[in-house]
Amino acid sequence: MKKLNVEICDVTLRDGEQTPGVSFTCEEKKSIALMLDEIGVEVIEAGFPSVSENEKRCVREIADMGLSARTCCLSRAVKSDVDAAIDCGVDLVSIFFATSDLHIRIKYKKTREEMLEEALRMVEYATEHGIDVRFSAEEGSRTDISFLKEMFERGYEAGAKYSSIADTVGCMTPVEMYNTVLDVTETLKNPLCVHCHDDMGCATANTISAAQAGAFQLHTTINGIGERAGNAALEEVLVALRMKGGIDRYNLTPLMKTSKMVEEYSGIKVAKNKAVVGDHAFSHESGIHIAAMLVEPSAYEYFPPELVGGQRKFILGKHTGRKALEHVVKCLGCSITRDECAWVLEQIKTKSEGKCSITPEVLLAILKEAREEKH
Ligand SMILES: CC(=O)SCCNC(=O)CCNC(=O)[C@H](O)C(C)(C)COP(=O)(O)OP(=O)(O)OC[C@H]1O[C@@H](n2cnc3c(N)ncnc32)[C@H](O)[C@@H]1OP(=O)(O)O
Ligand SMILES: O=C(O)CCC(=O)C(=O)O
Repeated sequence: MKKLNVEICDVTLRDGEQTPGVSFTCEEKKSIALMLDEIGVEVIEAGFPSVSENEKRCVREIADMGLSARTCCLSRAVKSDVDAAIDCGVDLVSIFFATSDLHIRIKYKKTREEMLEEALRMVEYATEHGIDVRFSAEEGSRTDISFLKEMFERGYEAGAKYSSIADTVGCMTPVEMYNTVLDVTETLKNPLCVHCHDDMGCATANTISAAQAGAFQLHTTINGIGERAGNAALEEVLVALRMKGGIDRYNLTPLMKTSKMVEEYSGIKVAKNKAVVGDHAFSHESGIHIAAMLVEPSAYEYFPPELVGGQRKFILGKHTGRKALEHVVKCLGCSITRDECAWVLEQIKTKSEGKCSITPEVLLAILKEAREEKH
């Protein structure tokens, strides 16, 4: 396995907060920042200071928390935004402008060359003020690649420490992302960042493909929250880096707790079947699976729940088999005979088909009935 050379910039506090309806209090942002620091992400994007005075104050407070992670904030290519970032005392500012022809035509009253010149002046201005710059192409994935290369070359000359491609509308597939990163990094003189959205459900795959092709800074959000369908999920990217990228330096144990915290603060429910942190990520009902897992859990789990602070659960239902039932009954401190087992299984399946959940109480009632009826 080739060990990947990457760092994480988590953008939960900025792009994550752009999820419609979401607004974190400063205390909530700081609690999330502490969890991100415990996990060991290298960069925390604390916010977008120009959004409001309160946002600016909070970015400054996060920059002053003495975290191990470096702090970052977002800035348009305008002096007032860059000044706000400088005032906040962050380590890194992401100076962005939208580079696709579509966005330039509809958003700016300038040509792309004029926008580039203006943005480069902001890169120089920030650099002169001692702040590291990530020079970012919003809409990078829908941009003429020769213009991207020119932008990044000139950004580097102006002092940018990183170049960044945003797949703003999540229009890429993993193969397209891989090829784009290979192409761009061929001539790039500073590290490349990727910021992937999930409009086609490819954000995590695109992020990992980008890393495999040579991207260095990977953008993530906890639970994959963010604009529209969200961003690449931190928990998914970190597990993929551990399992496929040879990277074991992140502390994955707080992931489940962090996910729950962000679920509560954002009000955005995590789907039960969400990878890594969903309620069902380590839940099993199928009899054939549980029978095998009782011998060896890795038969049906690629990574163990403890890795991410989760717990394995065996659920009873329509798909239960004898071995699973015997195991669950034993865990409840009871026993069951072969004959009882057949009858209880039949009851469980019938009840499940009637959409009844087989909770421990329901199971105990069935067991009692089995004994009374001497099945
Ligand atoms: C892809 C991304 O996620 S980018 C980040 C998106 N995040 C947000 O928009 C959330 C925060 N936004 C806000 O709070 C507000 O939109 C603000 C404070 C940033 C700006 O508010 P307003 O001044 O009222 O401007 P408004 O939102 O109506 O329009 C955006 C303006 O920024 C300009 N702009 C947008 N991006 C850039 C950029 N990267 N560089 C320079 N100017 C930009 C637009 O051209 C437009 O300018 P105009 O008013 O001269 O036409
Ligand atoms: O690259 C950045 O720093 C911001 C861009 C962004 O959020 C996006 O395009 O979705």
